[in-house]
Amino acid sequence: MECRVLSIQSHVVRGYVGNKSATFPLQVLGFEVDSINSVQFSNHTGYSHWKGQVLTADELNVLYEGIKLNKVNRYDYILTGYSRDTSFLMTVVDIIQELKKANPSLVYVCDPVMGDQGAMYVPEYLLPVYRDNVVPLADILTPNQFEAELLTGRKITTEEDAVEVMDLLHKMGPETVVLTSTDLPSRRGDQFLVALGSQKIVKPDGTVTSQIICMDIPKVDAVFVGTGDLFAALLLAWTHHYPKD
Ligand SMILES: Nc1ncnc2c1ncn2[C@@H]1O[C@H](COP(=O)(O)OP(=O)(O)O)[C@@H](O)[C@H]1O
Ligand SMILES: Cc1ncc(COP(=O)(O)O)c(CN)c1O
Repeated sequence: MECRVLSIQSHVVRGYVGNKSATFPLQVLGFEVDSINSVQFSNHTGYSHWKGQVLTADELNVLYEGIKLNKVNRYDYILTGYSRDTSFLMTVVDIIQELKKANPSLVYVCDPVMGDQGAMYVPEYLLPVYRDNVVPLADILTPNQFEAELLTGRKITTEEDAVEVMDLLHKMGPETVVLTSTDLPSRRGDQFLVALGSQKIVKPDGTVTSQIICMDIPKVDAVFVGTGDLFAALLLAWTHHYPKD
């Protein structure tokens, strides 16, 4: 059966971040992808120069209106990433709420793209919008360590801290939280990168518990941009194909 994703992320002319990282892998894995480009930039913002356009909230509404008028606004998943503007993000929130009403089993995968390695690369005023409006709607949340720390106001220096932070993030809304990369030391040595996941599980007796997994990922000696966007897209795909795993 067709499974349709609405992906609201950046587009770059050169390179692979945002929709350029997410769309093709999702298509290859069998999904129909409707993409809205939150920005169209020459390249990602880590380059010394970047130029381009930012989609406004009004422009987003116009695109969504067209989809609605044709009655093709039924989605199984929404995936969101890079955004630079408060009113744009608030419009995304309105769209998610409307689409969830239309399809109560819609799953919202939110990558709260704000920064990395201790620095924000979107305007700071987006943090409260993510914390108070966006994250509470998310079913699956994929922050990196820095983004998880920003959202909860808690530093992560040990695995116990990471579990507590994921619990705080669960309390904000999402049933599944994945810290896509952390600075925590791996048990397998310094050639590995640690990612952690936590999923709320309802036990047969009705009590709720968290299932925690820790992933040791072989480190490649390079810095990548767009891998967080790819990770979120692939997590969507594989949790869809293997919902109980
Ligand atoms: N240097 C690396 N070596 C191996 N895998 C990496 C590396 N950097 C990122 N990844 C992969 O990309 C995923 C996303 O991590 P990252 O790019 O740090 O997320 P974000 O962009 O959200 O900060 C990681 O879980 C890992 O699978
Ligand atoms: C335009 C744009 N989109 C998306 C991202 C996110 O990239 P990543 O997947 O590495 O978090 C960036 C990173 N600076 C970016 O500049």
